[in-house]
Amino acid sequence: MAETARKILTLNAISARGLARLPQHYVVGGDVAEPDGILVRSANMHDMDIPASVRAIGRAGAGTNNIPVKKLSERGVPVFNAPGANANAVKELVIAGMLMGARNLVPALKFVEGLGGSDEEMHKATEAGKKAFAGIELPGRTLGVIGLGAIGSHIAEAAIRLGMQVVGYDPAITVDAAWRLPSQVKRAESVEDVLRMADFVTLHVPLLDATRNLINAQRIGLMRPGAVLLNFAREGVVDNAAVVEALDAGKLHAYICDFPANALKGHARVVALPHLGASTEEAEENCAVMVAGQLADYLEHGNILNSVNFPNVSMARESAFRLAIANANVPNMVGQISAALAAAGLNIHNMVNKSKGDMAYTLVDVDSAVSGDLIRTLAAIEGVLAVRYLPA
Ligand SMILES: NC(=O)c1ccc[n+]([C@@H]2O[C@H](COP(=O)([O-])OP(=O)(O)OC[C@H]3O[C@@H](n4cnc5c(N)ncnc54)[C@H](O)[C@@H]3O)[C@@H](O)[C@H]2O)c1
Ligand SMILES: O=C(O)[C@H](O)COP(=O)(O)O
Repeated sequence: MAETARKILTLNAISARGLARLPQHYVVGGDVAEPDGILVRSANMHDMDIPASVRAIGRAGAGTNNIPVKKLSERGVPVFNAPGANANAVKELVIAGMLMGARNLVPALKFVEGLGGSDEEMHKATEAGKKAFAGIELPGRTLGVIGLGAIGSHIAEAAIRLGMQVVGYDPAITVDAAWRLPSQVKRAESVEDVLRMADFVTLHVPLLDATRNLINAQRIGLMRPGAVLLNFAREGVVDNAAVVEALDAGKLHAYICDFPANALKGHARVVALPHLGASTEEAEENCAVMVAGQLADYLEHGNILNSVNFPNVSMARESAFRLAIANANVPNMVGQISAALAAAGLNIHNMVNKSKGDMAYTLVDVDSAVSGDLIRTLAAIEGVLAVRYLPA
């Protein structure tokens, strides 16, 4: 049987090693029409007219707030991401950020850049001026980590190795992340507890309704005088105006982030980097390799791994005839699907059904070919969102 030349639209530059994970006969590019799948990094898809041909989205990264996940769920389209694949890159930038804040590195550099005159005059001015940039050391200081997922848990571990005390808060920590945490990490009961206890606070939560403006004026008011706030999560998690006010009032010592904004521009104690957290060769490759593999496995075999809106579902191929059905998580879906297959005279070879929140997903291998009529019958069942026939 000829291989299906599936089409993948890329909305950002995706690492070549990742793209190499797609089957060779796939057509991949930034101007592909009627794509079967989309690969994206941070491009904003909320206002995009996502073609009806799209069966899956792959986010080569962690955060999916740039993707209309709810709308895609209603169409039965899974959104994949790459959990943990860029965690080390972000961890390293956060450590760099803590050091920038602790040692006043950016203001110190700006001071030197502003000097003129002869070398002798410059040496004199640097010796006289350096005391303004004297800093603090990390051992013994307390780092507060809000969000102990892939990134937060790695940072907690690195900070312990640097001799820091670590206090963390995450109301929904996963078992994997909990296993990664050193026993020295103290568990806080709330965001407020972390803020009260920490000299450095770093944020590693997704941008959700519940985390928008998580760090606002009232919460900054609870922080230790002279604390350093680090935000390598998302811009919307922090109220920039409140941060600037706290910096000006001497409440916060520094704000270090990778989300530049006009409100922060030019402030002496803000370091606003480009959105660089995941921009390393290694992280870009890891993310692209992971998500391209997941996308291809879904398009070819219907298997789901690391989707933010669908359950993990995987079934070995034992028959050439497979149906993949996305459906609402409501009673009697499996019963209706099985009844339709039986009415069409098809024997079920293997079947798996799993759910996650409002979504459910069914993979069915049958012993003989599936007709177009049966696919239409299945698609017409109330609650069925998408049906794909995937002959091997
Ligand atoms: N700056 C960058 O380049 C960059 C790179 C990667 C990720 N990110 C951002 O960082 C976020 C976290 O990434 P990750 O890989 O660690 O994701 P993750 O899913 O592994 O971890 C997120 C953690 O946040 C926790 N959480 C959710 N709401 C919370 C709340 N209100 N209080 C405390 N904890 C809460 C979750 O339970 C989860 O454990 C991403 O969603 C993304 O927005 C930014
Ligand atoms: O959520 C993420 O993974 C980061 O924000 C990285 O975004 P990027 O892929 O645009 O670097």
